[in-house]
Amino acid sequence: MRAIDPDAVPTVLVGESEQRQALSVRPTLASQVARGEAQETVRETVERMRTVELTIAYGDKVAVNRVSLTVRSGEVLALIGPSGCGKTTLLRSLNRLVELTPGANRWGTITLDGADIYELEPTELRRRVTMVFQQPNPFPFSIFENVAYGLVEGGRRPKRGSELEQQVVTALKRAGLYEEVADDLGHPALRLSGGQQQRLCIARALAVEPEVLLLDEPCSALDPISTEKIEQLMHELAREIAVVVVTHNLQQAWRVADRVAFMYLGDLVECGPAREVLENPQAPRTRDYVRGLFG
Ligand SMILES: Nc1ncnc2c1ncn2[C@@H]1O[C@H](COP(=O)(O)OP(=O)(O)OP(=O)(O)O)[C@@H](O)[C@H]1O
Repeated sequence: MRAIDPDAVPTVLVGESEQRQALSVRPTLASQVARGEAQETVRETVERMRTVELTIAYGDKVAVNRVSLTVRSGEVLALIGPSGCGKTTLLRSLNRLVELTPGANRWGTITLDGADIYELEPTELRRRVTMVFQQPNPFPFSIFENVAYGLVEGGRRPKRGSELEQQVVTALKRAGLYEEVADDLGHPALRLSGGQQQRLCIARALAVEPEVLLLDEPCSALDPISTEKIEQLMHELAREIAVVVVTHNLQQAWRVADRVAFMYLGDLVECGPAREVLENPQAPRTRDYVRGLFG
């Protein structure tokens, strides 16, 4: 257990990498490119969120240590690192879910489009920065009701039924699920496959038109085909919004991420373009991790 040391200097190479990334371009999904199904494209990224010297502790246990990081639309950012390094805590801090954990404390700042997220209403923040969890968690209602609930919860329920229907269909299409369920939107959500349930949860999250989508190991409970669909989806969604994914799977980071942040014992050790961090890491810790010397 480490005590909070406000003067501690974390091992961060982030400044240099972040600067390089400021002129960032985005490759298409690596696996697609490898299969020749897509051309490498360049895409502009826009900063949406920024953490500055963010520290999160549970009691006297520091989970995230003075992390400074940007989150940008136009790209997928993958948070990687060994178990317990603070990935989920960092992710949950971005929409203030972490403050719901008793004993959690925060130092440092987090902004969304330049505004301190602690000055925003938590409900409004969580509409703009939505989260999808490791285990698919649809409600025990129909497919339609699950997505419509997202709109109600996010305060975005339209007045007219046809508008609601349109918004539900749009969210299901964006989540890549509509084609599979269009025949029966009244079908119980819990009777869908695990992968379909997860895409339904993504549709529910997208219904409120977030600016940032947070995904906490979204494929860890899924089969390879469902995993590929969700990875493809992350890639497509990143055209419009910022996508941040926690993964302990380096292959997944390689397939989906444009930028990778490697964490170790709460520190952000290295952050930069996915290929640089995964193929040619600068920090010895990152190198050992991507070479599989520890996990
Ligand atoms: N509610 C909590 N109370 C106390 N300590 C916690 C709590 N949640 C997490 N921690 C501790 O904070 C540290 C970071 O945990 P976190 O779950 O963020 O890491 P992680 O990298 O996401 O791990 P994993 O890959 O295993 O999910 C760990 O040491 C963990 O034990």
